[in-house]
Amino acid sequence: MANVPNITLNNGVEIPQLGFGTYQIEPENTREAVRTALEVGYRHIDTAEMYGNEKEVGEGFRDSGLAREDVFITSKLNNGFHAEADVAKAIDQSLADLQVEQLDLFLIHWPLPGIDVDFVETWKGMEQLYRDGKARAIGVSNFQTNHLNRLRDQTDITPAVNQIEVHPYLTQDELRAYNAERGILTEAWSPIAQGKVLDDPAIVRVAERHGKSPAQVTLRWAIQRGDIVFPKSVTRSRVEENFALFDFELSEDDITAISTLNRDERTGPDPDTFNMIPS
Ligand SMILES: NC(=O)C1=CN([C@@H]2O[C@H](COP(=O)(O)OP(=O)(O)OC[C@H]3O[C@@H](n4cnc5c(N)ncnc54)[C@H](OP(=O)(O)O)[C@@H]3O)[C@@H](O)[C@H]2O)C=CC1
Ligand SMILES: O=C1CO[C@H](CO)[C@@H](O)[C@@H]1O
Repeated sequence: MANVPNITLNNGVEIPQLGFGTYQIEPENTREAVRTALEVGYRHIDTAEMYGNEKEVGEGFRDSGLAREDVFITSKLNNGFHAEADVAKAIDQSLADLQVEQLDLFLIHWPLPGIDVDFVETWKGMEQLYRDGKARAIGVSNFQTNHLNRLRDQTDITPAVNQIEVHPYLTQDELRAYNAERGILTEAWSPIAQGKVLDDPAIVRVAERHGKSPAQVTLRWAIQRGDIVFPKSVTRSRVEENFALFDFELSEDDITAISTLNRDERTGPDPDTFNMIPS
């Protein structure tokens, strides 16, 4: 099976372009799901404190017997921990739960522009944990251009990635272009829109032409656009299917056919108005 390519982040760290997502995997199923993904060949796991399964992600990783340096692990700062002094405590807890000494990538999960802690302050906490070696790279998630501009103007380190919702119904062309201009890699969350795009006739047509599944051509579309993806599945056959993306190529016409499905439709919250802090 063809290898997953690495992409180089703006600080020189390499990240596999395809990973495994863990949102909505119940803690009791996570250990096995992660072990399965690593068995299939994934070497990149995306988790978050918010998902409540970091401990089990760590267990699945240890079950695999793989060396720490062979698996790229991302986690995210939960919404209740934006105060600068809380950021270090939050990553320490994630490291303890995952039972690793360092994360490969740590992200601010949401900008929360309406709360009383400014995300610029939060980012300064992120810069400090990076300098302290707790993460090999730091980035953001769900940041819009206006949020990124404030970080650019008021802080030192450019985020390595911006993890945002991207799929054929939300192609995010402007924000992706802005990220690219600044050397920020786009990570596409919910890359198959949690399954919503898979019956789309245009996607089914491209899939039939290539003898691939709708999920495979949708993920391949994201890969050829240069984004990082980490589809989630607890179904082994789908975990395998979603990994088999590197033995075929979409044409420019296929890419255009999928891109034109955009209707700016989110499956998740709007980052400009989402300000939820867990109780
Ligand atoms: N930063 C952020 O705010 C966010 C980050 N994320 C990250 O992105 C990851 C991926 O996004 P997610 O929201 O999970 O959604 P996805 O777009 O990855 O879709 C997951 C859903 O699609 C199903 N599925 C997976 N593969 C296939 C397939 N080949 N054919 C048919 N159905 C399939 C899964 O079912 P089943 O499991 O039953 O097989 C599941 O219901 C998350 O797990 C998380 O790591 C997600 C949301 C927000
Ligand atoms: O990562 C996440 C999973 O999806 C949720 C709902 O869309 C988000 O709130 C969260 O950021």
